[in-house]
Formats: sequence, structure tokens, C-alpha cells
Amino acid sequence: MKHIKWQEDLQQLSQARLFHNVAPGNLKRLLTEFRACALAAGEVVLSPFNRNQHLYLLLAGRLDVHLGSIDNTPVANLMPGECAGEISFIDNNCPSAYVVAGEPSTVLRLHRDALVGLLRQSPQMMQNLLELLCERVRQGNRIILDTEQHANIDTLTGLYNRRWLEHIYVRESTRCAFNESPLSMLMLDVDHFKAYNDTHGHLAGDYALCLVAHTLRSQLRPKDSMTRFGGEEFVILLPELGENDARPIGERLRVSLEQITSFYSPLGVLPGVTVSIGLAQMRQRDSLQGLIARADSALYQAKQNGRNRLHG
Ligand SMILES: Nc1nc2c(ncn2[C@@H]2O[C@H](COP(=O)(O)OP(=O)(O)OP(=O)(O)O)[C@@H](O)[C@H]2O)c(=O)[nH]1
Repeated sequence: MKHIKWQEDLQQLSQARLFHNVAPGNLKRLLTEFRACALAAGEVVLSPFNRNQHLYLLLAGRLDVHLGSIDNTPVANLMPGECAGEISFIDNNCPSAYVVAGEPSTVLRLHRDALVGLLRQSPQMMQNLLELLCERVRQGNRIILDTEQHANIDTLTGLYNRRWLEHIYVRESTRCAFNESPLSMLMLDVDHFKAYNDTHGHLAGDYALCLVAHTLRSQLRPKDSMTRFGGEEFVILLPELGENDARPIGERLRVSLEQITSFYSPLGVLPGVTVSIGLAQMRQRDSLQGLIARADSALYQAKQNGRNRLHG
């Protein structure tokens, strides 16, 4: 972070939330405590591992907020006029998130030593700061709710769910298209599962679904994505494999379940299950829906042909 010379623009600054309704004369005085700094793209401004002493007001560029790890998708992007670091600036603690310059940026930075004096000078700025803090608390609560309600994991099997499939498909299909490599999809459905539930009970059905999930997942490569698509349906994405290479893999998965004629569960020994599989390869600019529709019709054909088989 480099200190730079900066030409004050009171008009622009009065638009920032922190300075809303602060009288121009007062604002000019307050600004003497701020230092302008330039940030390079990717520069870490705040990290949970470093105690923060500053409040940052973004003048130009973009700051990205990451939770947990810098590699996670940002949960928020801060734009000019917005602040960062206000919570840790006030409680003199470590920030709870990473804040990273998403592009070359300019910030105004205020050291916490100046805080008490400044707040005494401008109760309006204190009120603005409190409002910013309230907004951050509400944002945090929304993120918690969002995470709980839309988690990407299926609680029964521990596999990713359909929501994740939508996310991962964008990434994998783009990557494969860019590298001019194929991508295949297997859609699996447990055979006669209604009868299995009716005969052995719904809980037994749940254990059978877990058996399918764990048996198949353990045979896949890390880059393959297996998701629980719906009740007794699963979708597997096989990046970098065309139909001809994906077919023996699907067949191997099918046989591995066929060979488990019974398994241990907390309910005692239960019979195994078989699956029917539909196979489809991504076409140019295939949407997820398009690819699913073709894998689904191949699955329908596998069912028509007698179940416990692969079609496509
Ligand atoms: N135990 C259990 N059963 C589920 C779950 N989700 C869906 N099911 C059941 O899966 C069954 C699916 O039945 P159907 O769609 O008729 O299909 P099927 O009996 O497998 O017949 P085919 O697919 O044609 O072989 C329904 O009875 C659902 O209640 C679940 O999470 N746990």
C-alpha cells in the first residue's frame, strides 16, 4: 500500500455514506486526518490474521470481500464511496473477512488514534459510522440465512445437490469448451425404488441411497462431480471424457452396485439396489438443461430396455 498525493474533491466525498450531511467546513477539517493510498490489484487490505488499525474509504477501483479463504468467491464487492474495516477499526480486533483490491484502487485511510477526536468534532460522522455498522450486521445475518437455506450439500448422502450442479456446470463446461475437450454426463436412477421403500421401509431406502452415493463417489476422480439430483436420481459430470470413454466408466459404476447384493445398515442386513444410467456428451454451447434433457431421455431408454443397464 503506497501513500500518494491526492487532490481532495469535497463534492465527491460528500456523496460517501461516511460523510453524508457533514457540513463542508467540517469535512475539510476531518480530511486532514485521512491519508490517500494506492492499492495494486490483488493487494490484501484486511485479513483475519492481522489486527486492523484503519478505516478505509474507497475512492476509486473495487474491493472484494471474501469469507473463510481468499480463494472463495467474494460475498460482496465494495464500490467507490463504501467503507471497509469499520468493525475491527472500532473494536481494535482482527477483521472477520478478507478484503482484497479487485483492481488497482485508491483508498482514504484513517488511523484509529484519530477516531475519538474526529467523532467529537462531528457527531454526524459518528451517526453515519453507526449506520454503516448496522448495515454490516444485517448483511452478516443475511449471509448466514442464505448459507443455511441454500447450502450446496445434500444432508442425507453428503453429496452436492442440484444447486451446486448448476454452479459447477458453468465452470466445467466453460473450461472444457476453452480447452476443446469433451464433457459427459451420466444420469442415474435407482431401479424399482418405490417397491424397495414399500418392502423394506423408507429408512431402509435412505440407507440404500447412501450406499449408492458412497459406492459410486469413491470410484470417481476428484474432478468428477457427483450430485444428488432429486429423490433417487443422481447426476455425474465427467470432464474431459467423451461418450466413448465415459461409457465404460458408467458401466463399471453400474456393475459395482449390481455386485453388492446385500449390505450392512443400522437396520440390519438390507438388499442392494441396481441403477439404470443415461449417458450424454456435451454439444457445443449446450446449456445444463439441454444436456440433462438428453441424459434423461437416454435414461428413459435404459429403463425401457429392462433397467440395470446403461444407454447412450
Ligand atoms: N427412502 C427414500 N425414498 C425416496 C427419497 N426420495 C424419493 N424417494 C422415493 O423414490 C421412489 C421413486 O419411485 P418411482 O419414481 O416410482 O420410481 P421407481 O419405483 O424407482 O421405478 P423405476 O425408476 O421405473 O425403476 C418414490 O417412492 C419416492 O418416495 C428419499 O430421500 N428416501
